[in-house]
Amino acid sequence: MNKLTPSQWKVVNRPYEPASTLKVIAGPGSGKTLTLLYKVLHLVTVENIKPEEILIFSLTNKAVDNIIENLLSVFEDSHTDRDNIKQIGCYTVHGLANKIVVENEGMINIIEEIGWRGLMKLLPPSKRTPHHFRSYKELEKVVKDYKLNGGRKNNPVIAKLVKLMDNCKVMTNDDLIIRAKKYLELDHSQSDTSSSFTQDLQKKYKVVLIDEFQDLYPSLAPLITIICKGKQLIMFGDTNQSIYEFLGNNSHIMSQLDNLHPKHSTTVLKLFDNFRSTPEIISLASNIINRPLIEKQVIDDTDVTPSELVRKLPSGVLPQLASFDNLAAESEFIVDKITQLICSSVRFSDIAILSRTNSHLTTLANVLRKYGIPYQKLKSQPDWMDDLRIQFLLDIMKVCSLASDEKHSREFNTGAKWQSDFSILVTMSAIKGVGDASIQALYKACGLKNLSIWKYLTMVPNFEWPLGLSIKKKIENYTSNLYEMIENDQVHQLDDPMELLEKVSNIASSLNLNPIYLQSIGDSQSLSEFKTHLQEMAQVMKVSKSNKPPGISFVKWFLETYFDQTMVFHQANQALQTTGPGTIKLSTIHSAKGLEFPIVFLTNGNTSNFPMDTNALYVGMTRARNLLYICNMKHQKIVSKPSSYSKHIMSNDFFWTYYNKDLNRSTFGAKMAYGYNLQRYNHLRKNFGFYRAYSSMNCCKRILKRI
Ligand SMILES: Nc1ncnc2c1ncn2[C@@H]1O[C@H](COP(=O)(O)OP(=O)(O)OP(=O)(O)O)[C@@H](O)[C@H]1O
Repeated sequence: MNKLTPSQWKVVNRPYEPASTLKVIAGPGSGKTLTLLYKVLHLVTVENIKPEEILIFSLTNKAVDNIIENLLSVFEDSHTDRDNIKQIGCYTVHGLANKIVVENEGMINIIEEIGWRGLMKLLPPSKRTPHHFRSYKELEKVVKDYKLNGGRKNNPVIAKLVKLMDNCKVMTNDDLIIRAKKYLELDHSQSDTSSSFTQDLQKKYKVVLIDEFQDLYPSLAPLITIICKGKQLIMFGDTNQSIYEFLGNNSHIMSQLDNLHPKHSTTVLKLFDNFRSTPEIISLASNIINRPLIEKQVIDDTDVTPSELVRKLPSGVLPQLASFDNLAAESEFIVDKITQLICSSVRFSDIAILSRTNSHLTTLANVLRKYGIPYQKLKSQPDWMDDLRIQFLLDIMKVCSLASDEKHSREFNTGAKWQSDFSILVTMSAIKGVGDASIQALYKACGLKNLSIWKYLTMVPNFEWPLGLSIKKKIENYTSNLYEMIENDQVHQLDDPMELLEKVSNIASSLNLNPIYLQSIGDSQSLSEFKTHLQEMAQVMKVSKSNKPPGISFVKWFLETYFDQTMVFHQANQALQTTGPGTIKLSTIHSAKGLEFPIVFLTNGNTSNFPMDTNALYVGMTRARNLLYICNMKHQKIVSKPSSYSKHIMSNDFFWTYYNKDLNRSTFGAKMAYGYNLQRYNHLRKNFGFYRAYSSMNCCKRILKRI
C-alpha cells in the first residue's frame, strides 16, 4: 500500500460538506486515481457517508474499470462489508444516462454504423442534393446538426428521418444525455415505484466524484450539472490532458461546474508529484506543453516542496526519438527494439504501443502477428460490440421483441409510433440486393396504410407490395424466417440464452446478407474473430440470464441491459488476461488515458506532415514509466533523427537494475546475463531477418552520401 503524500492527504481529509465543490488539479502520474480511492474510503469510514450515497463517474469505460478494480483493495483493511462497497455507484456518463432513459422508456436504440447505413437507404436519390451523402458519416453529421438547431432548418427529408428516429426511440449519444436530463428534472415523488435509479440520482446520492474532468465536453453539461447540484462535488483532472477538444471546449463545461456552488464553498487543491515517470521522460513531456520543470515549482501549495515533484531518480536513459521514411522501416525498428527488450529484463506485458489512429494500430498488429509477437488491442468497449455481424444479431432480436409486442394493436392506428420499424429497416437493408428504391417504396406504402412495416408485411397480401418480383421473394423469405418468433411470441418465451442465440443466428444465416455485414467471413482470421465475439456475447447472455428479475422476458432484459452487463464481464475478463501469459498492448492514445506502462512506443501513425496534437502527445508520453520511444512524430517540439541501429540498451546494467527495482522484480542475474541475452537476440534477429527495411535503408543513405 502506498503512503500518501501531505498534498494527497489534504484532499482526502477535506471534510464532507453538502453543496460544495472540491476541485483537485493533478498532473499525470500524481496519484489522482489513488487519491480518489482513498477519498472514497475516508468518506465511508470517517465521514459516515454510506457507500450507496456515493456516485463516481468518468467519461471512459477504462477509467471506470480502473476505479472499480481498485476500490475493493483500498477498502481491504477497513472492515467494510464487500457487498456494501459494491453499492458505490460507478458509471461512465453515457452508461449512467442510458440507465436513466431505459428505466423510464424501456428498450431504446443507440444508433451506430449499421443504423446509419439503414437510414441512408431511406434517402431518395433525387433529394440527395444539395446534401449528397457519400457516406453514412455525412448523414450522421447532418442529422446531428438538424437536431442541434431544433429542427428549424427546412429539410423535409431529414425531418422525416428524425421523426422515424423519434418514433422508434433511436437516439444519438447526445440525445441520450438530453433525454436523461429531462427525466431527472421530472418530479418522481408521485410515481408508484418505491425506489428507482432516477429517484436515487435526485435524492439519495450525497457525494459525486468526477474522475478526469478534462474529458468532459459541453453537451454533457446539462446532465452533469443537474446531478451534481447541491451535493459535494469532488472532481479530479488535468487540463493539459484534455484530448476530446474535437467534441467541444472543455472550459465551457468547467466554468459551469466551477460556479455550481458558491465561491466560499469551493476549494481548489493541487497534486504536483510525479510518481510514474523517470525525470528524463518528465523533462521532455513538460517541454512539450511549455511547462519546464522549473516553472512547475512555482506553486502555491505549501506542502509541496520542489523535491517532491519528480519522485523517481534518473534512469540514465533519455527518450529515443526516431524518424523513418516509411511504415515498414518503422515497424521493423519497433520489432527490433521489442526483441532487444525481451532479451533483456522485459516481459511482453510491460510494453505498450500507442498510436493516434486505429488503422495504424491494425497495420502494427499485422506486423506483430507476422513475427509471432503476442499482442492485445486495448479498446474502450469489448470488441464484440463493434462487430457488425453481432450488431446484426442484436437487431434481429430487437425486431422480434418489438414487433411481437406490437402485434396485439392490430387496428389501423393513425399516427402510431412503431418502434420495430427502425430495426426492421436496418435488418432488411442488410439483405443482398434489397436496394434503396425498394426500401423507400415499401416504407411509403406502410405509411399510406398507417401500418408498421411488420404489420404491412403480414397483413397486406404480397401482390399489393410495391416491389419487383425478386425483391418480393427476398422480403417474403425475411418475413417467413421471423414469423414464428414474432407471431407465436416465441422470442419472449425463449428463456435459454443459447437457444435464443441459435434461433437468431439461424435467421441471420438464412437471409443472404450483403458482404459488408459478413466482413469476409470466408477468410479464416475474420471467421475466428467472429467466433470469439459470438462466444463473448454468449457469455454475457449467460451472465444476463443469471441476474434476470422475474416478470420480464429474457430477450427484453438482455436487450435493455446488455451494455452494463458487458462491462461487468469485460472487467472480469481483463482481470483474467493480466494473470495469463503476457501480451504487448496496442492502443490508441485516447484509449490509453489513465493507464501506465513500463515501456511505451509512441507513434504518429503516418509518415505525412500531419502534426500531432500537443495534449495527445503529452498524454501518450506520460503513460511511460521507464522507457519511451517516439517514432515518426511530427510536432514542433520534437526533433527526431533517422534512427540508427543500436543495441546499447541491452548492455546498460545500471538501467536494468533500475528497471527491475522500479517494478519490484528481482534484479538477480540481470547484470550477468548480457552475453546470454545478446546471443538470444542475435538468434531471433537472424530468424526474423531484420535490417531488410530500416537498417539497409540507412546503410544505403550512408553509401549514397559518400558517393
Ligand atoms: N503516495 C504515493 N506513493 C507512491 N506511489 C504513488 C503514490 N501515489 C500514487 N503513486 C503511484 O503513482 C502512479 C500513478 O498514480 P495514478 O495512476 O493514480 O496517477 P494519475 O494521477 O491517475 O495519472 P494520470 O493522470 O496520468 O492518469 C501509480 O503507479 C501509483 O501507484
